[in-house]
Amino acid sequence: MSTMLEVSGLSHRYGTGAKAHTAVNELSFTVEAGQLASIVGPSGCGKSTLLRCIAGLTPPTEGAVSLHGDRVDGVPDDLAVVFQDYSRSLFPWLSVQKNVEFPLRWRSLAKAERRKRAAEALEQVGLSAVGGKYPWQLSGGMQQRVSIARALASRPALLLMDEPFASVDAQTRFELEDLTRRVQREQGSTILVVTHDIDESVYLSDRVLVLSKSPASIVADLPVGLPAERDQITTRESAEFVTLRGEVARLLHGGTPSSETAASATAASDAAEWDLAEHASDVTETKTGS
Ligand SMILES: Nc1ncnc2c1ncn2[C@@H]1O[C@H](COP(=O)(O)OP(=O)(O)OP(=O)(O)O)[C@@H](O)[C@H]1O
Repeated sequence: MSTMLEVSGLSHRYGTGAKAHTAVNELSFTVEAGQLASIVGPSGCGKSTLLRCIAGLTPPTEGAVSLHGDRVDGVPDDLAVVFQDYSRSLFPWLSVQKNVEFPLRWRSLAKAERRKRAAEALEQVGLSAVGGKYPWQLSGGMQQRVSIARALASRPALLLMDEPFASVDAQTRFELEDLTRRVQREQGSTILVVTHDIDESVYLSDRVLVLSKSPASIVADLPVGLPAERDQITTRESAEFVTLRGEVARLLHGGTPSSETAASATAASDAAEWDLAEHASDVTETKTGS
């Protein structure tokens, strides 16, 4: 397994002098290729600031971000972001298909290839039938699927998602969580999701990074040893899910990692690594057709 994202000693301060506000404080972590990691933290702790630094939208005050070994000092070509507010990130005057194709205009791709990639991405999110419609003709959940398709069309090395399902109803949220997990498994995507929803962080991820209150620092890095195949009802009822969500909740309320979780985390980490190795070989086999 190779490292896709490396965040080292990252700090970000807004303003200077006496009015300076430290939003992120000396964060260091890595995300391996093919992993789905989530970052959970209290409101206002600095999650969006961290994501903006990773995306190259905001230069960190200190520290560095590297994507597959290359230092990030602007928005990398092979990075895509899905934001919470789909209604502001889609162009209402462009069809769904054109919205998905839009970022590919800056790639040296022939028009036919752009169309093909957009069609493939729409198929991945189950929206092949609505390419000719406009975003405002779709439900909120469908619009967020379009945003995800647009991110996938550029085949990003890293997909960042900032509270991606916070603006949809609970049922749609579940569907989009399952869609994200399916895309990760089928495409071998590396995904980093920021959320304030404890259950979502555990259900979605291979690993949960818990942040402290402002300024954000890492309180715990918990491997999620749940089976790769998850189900919104049975997984959420399982003893392991209930234990992990309790642990994340406790940490968010200022607790320290329990020794029990630390011990089970080691076993879960081994299981997760095994699962990821399995994904990687599945994806390689799919790609090579063997
Ligand atoms: N452009 C800015 N200038 C000054 N302070 C800012 C700026 N953006 C964010 N902050 C401050 O930095 C801190 C972290 O903000 P950030 O939006 O990163 O937190 P967050 O964890 O994403 O919040 P939420 O969960 O509420 O979305 C907050 O105190 C916020 O007020």
